[in-house]
Amino acid sequence: METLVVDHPLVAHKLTTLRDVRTDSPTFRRLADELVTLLAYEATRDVRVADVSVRTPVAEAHGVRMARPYPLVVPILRAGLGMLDGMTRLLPTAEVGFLGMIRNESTLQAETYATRLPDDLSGRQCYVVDPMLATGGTLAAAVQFLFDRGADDVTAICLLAAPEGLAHMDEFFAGSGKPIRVVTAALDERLNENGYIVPGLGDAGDRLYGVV
Ligand SMILES: O=P(O)(O)OC[C@H]1O[C@H](OP(=O)(O)OP(=O)(O)O)[C@H](O)[C@@H]1O
Ligand SMILES: O=c1cc[nH]c(=O)[nH]1
Ligand SMILES: [Mg+2]
Repeated sequence: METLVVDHPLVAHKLTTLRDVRTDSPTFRRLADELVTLLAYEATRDVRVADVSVRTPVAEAHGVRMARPYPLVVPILRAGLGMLDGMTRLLPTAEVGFLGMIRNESTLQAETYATRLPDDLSGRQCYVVDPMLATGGTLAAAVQFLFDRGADDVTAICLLAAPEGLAHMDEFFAGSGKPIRVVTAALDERLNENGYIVPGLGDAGDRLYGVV
């Protein structure tokens, strides 16, 4: 598995405000949206394009357009929804699939309550968006859903990742032979005894949408 920590002062600046406990929900939502666009710029470096020519007012110009089949963006509900608009703004032709998953706060196991994905993902590049990669249980299950439907190229964009989560992903997909990339704004120190990322930003879903 390939991991990219995007090292950029604007990313670090926005992430610092996002972490701040005093940041309110409207500001948190705006920053998550801005951050995903910056991360997606790096995460889509290998997005597939096809050669095309266009006529400028002056001459013929050779360029590229997004290749079909267009990428699939998959937000993991709930918190991943906070990253969807930023992705589709950058990839307007992308299709969107949905996975509803919640981590059981006692066992830390991911449970799936909704799936709405195309049946056949062969040949599709998939971008999973979820702000938090903590134990990695949720992301591993999400990526497995995509592989089971034929996806062969998956990139996850997370605002924060924990070393334990990256290690779990490495172990879970060892020998799968399929490329997986994780792009994140920061690799934090560790998980605490409740499975929360330290220093982290708290519960991303609650900070985006409120405590339920
Ligand atoms: O790496 P893991 O240990 O599996 O934890 C990460 C998951 O936890 C959070 O979702 P949560 O379960 O809180 O659901 P929510 O988005 O509805 O708040 C987060 O958005 C990830 O999906
Ligand atoms: O720190 C964490 C860990 C899991 N889910 C969150 O929202 N935050
Ligand atoms: Mg949550």
